Amino acid sequence: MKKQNYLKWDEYFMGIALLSAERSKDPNTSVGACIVSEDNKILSLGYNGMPIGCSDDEYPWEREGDPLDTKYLYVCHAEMNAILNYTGTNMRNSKVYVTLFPCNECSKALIQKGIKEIIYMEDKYADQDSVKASKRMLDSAGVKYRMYQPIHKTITLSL
Ligand SMILES: O=c1ccn([C@H]2C[C@H](O)[C@@H](COP(=O)(O)O)O2)c(=O)[nH]1
Ligand SMILES: [Zn+2]
Repeated sequence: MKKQNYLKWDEYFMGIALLSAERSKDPNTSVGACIVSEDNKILSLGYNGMPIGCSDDEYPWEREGDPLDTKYLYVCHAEMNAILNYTGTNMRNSKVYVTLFPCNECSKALIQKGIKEIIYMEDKYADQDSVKASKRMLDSAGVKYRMYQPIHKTITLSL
């Protein structure tokens, strides 16, 4: 009889998004994204981080203060990085697994790339205008979104 406790697709791809988030240097919110084709092939991965050439040690990670001294003007979002990291030609009808609900800017890019479904883990900024605007655009564009249903499975990786 086959093994029973294998990872289901959602667990597998959200697990990879979570692992990708572990690459982030953001001390407050690490975000990971995994773009997956209609036939369950991984197309691209991303996490939130500073642009190439912008040192993680020199650019700010602060959340408050002079905007020029906060991370927000510099950090590349995980979904945006996953889109930009894609080396193929077509991600239409794909889905994206993300650890945080996409902001309005990421949703614009996801819509334009033809992504049809968002599976997210956390929606902690649901009250912010950026997420309200994001959902408005996703609804208009017919992009489905659903919260990942955790199964409280623990996977230990010994590295
Ligand atoms: O769509 C999104 C929205 C946000 N992020 C990143 C950008 C920042 O690095 C963090 C949010 O930091 P807070 O301290 O929680 O404000 O998340 C993203 O990757 N994708
Ligand atoms: Zn974003």
